[in-house]
Amino acid sequence: MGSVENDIKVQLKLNKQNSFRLDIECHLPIQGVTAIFGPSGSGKTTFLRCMAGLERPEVGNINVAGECWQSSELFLPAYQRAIGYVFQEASLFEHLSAQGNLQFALNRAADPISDLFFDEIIDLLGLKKLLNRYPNELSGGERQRVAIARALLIQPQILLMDEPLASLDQSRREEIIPYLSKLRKTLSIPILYVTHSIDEIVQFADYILVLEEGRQMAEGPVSDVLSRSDLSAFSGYNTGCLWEGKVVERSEDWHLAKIECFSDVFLWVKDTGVEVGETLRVRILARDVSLTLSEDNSTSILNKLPAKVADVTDDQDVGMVLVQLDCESGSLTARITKRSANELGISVGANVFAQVKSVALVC
Ligand SMILES: Nc1ncnc2c1ncn2[C@@H]1O[C@H](COP(=O)(O)OP(=O)(O)OP(=O)(O)O)[C@@H](O)[C@H]1O
Repeated sequence: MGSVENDIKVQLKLNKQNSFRLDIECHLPIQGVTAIFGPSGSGKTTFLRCMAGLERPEVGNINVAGECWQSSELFLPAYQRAIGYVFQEASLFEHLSAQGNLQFALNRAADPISDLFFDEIIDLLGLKKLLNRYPNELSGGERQRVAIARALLIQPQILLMDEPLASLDQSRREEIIPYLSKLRKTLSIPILYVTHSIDEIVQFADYILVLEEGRQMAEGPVSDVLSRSDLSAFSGYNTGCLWEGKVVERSEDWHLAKIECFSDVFLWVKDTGVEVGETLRVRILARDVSLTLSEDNSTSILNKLPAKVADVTDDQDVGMVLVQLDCESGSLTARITKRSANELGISVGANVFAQVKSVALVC
């Protein structure tokens, strides 16, 4: 019996007229949110367009959960690929209501959609009260929510999202992020999510593909890739790590929540209303971690974690060093001055306390 293939295998080589070259070979998971991350012009949209069959690379092999979409002998056109595509700007039909726009997707779905699935999508994206409105009566964030629902209702095998928050202002972005988080937790459809925002990655990506000038710089689980200080996007000022923890206590008086990140490693973070038992993600930037040799109880900093120095490396800034720390099962990085490292005698194997400001944690 053959093994079940449960990933997305992609190999692409493409040359554009302007000498831009995309050269990628990756294996992406068939579940969760994969962020396609990189600076402007790195090839993120081109990658998505190749996945969708909107570009035809010179070399292209795409295999989705064992199903071949593209090889040297085969090129499935866009309409035969089971994808939903959400663009930067919601491209809704202006002459149709939100309901009419969704009906368009229902007519295109390969299989009939149950009322239950339709209601689930409407509920997930909070669209019930908006169904009779026309696009010009919707805010940018609401239009984008209709566009996401429309893409989901065709029951795609993969949802492709090209910077869906880019055209929205900060408050509209914050309004839509909880809906995206809910999609990630509730639906089993894999999402390839183009972004150049580290915040968006922290908030809901599980896996990440990093592109630079058309080449793949890194690929892996978000928590691994975000802690790689050899990658320029996550080095220097942006060096940090991503931890996940379960809320074990909420202190309403102090507006703080206590999360357990590893066995017996707790952090106090801002209480965002997340219930006890639920999971939170926190990004701890190296610049927000300071070191002491003994536990300092005379400081305003709430989080003081015992740790052992695993490595000390130079930072891009000649006056700074990066101190890699082992904290039980987790690792943490502190970015401190060379002078402090020297005065404290920081060296591999030293026992220290890492002080993390609770306000520095991005949930
Ligand atoms: N239609 C086109 N014809 C020729 N070159 C193009 C075309 N579209 C994009 N390019 C070039 O291909 C390269 C990759 O563009 P792409 O849009 O994929 O990058 P991106 O990472 O998505 O950028 P951004 O974050 O700015 O959207 C760029 O050098 C761009 O100028």
